Amino acid sequence: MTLIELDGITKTLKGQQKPRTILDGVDLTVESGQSVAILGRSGSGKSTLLSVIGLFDRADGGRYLLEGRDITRLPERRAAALRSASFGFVFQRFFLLKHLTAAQNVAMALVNGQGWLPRRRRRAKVMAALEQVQIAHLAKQRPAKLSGGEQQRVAIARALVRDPRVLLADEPTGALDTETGNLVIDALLAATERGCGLILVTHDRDHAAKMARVVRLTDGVLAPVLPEPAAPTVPALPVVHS
Ligand SMILES: Nc1ncnc2c1ncn2[C@@H]1O[C@H](COP(=O)(O)OP(=O)(O)OP(=O)(O)O)[C@@H](O)[C@H]1O
Repeated sequence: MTLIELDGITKTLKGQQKPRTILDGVDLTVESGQSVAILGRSGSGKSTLLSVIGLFDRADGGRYLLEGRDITRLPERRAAALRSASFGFVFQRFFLLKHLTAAQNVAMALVNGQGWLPRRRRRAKVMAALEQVQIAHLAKQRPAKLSGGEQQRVAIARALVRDPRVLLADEPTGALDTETGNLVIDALLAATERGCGLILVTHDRDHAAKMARVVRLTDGVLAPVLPEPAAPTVPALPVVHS
């Protein structure tokens, strides 16, 4: 099923100086369970594009379909409801509340998005989300006791707990070392196995290469990045029998 379809999306930022077109006709399709990496130099507009997809910001032109529904000009209140129902967000900074445990941080997403669920149901959802990212055993820990990678996995569990259709991850490994970053990428990819779409903004080519598709944002448009050609294989020497 097609989750996201962007068709000629444009966005011009009107700063203090002259207006600057950041998105200049972006086309992008994301299927359910598909992962897409977005590369691009700093300032190319990757975060702006993610904000448009996640309905934090609106495009000036083009067409945006979410699960086949045209949401290009959805009124703000309905966009806000759709944002919390359909998207999970993961950022470079974890934004965990330090006085709450891991489980309580994850539960906050349920309270904000869906009102109060019955306590037992809420607890089951929180534990399932923590299990998805393999940190259920850390449910009662506060962020200060967790490593950076564990804190980011709490943030991913918080994004997953409402069963989003699409995960939007903006440089989620930016503050982590390579090994920890790999664990976080694996946790994000695991969500796609359950049908969630994943859009990852990253500067890390190795992480990008783990996604099903890689695109690059250049001059306001997306273009596919082709996989690196495989190294030429050395032909085997003929076996000479004496
Ligand atoms: N609210 C805003 N008003 C004016 N200019 C903005 C605003 N938000 C972003 N910009 C500018 O728009 C451009 C694109 O920013 P954006 O953050 O989308 O790029 P990016 O590719 O995500 O960069 P990075 O890789 O450094 O995070 C930048 O030049 C930025 O300074």
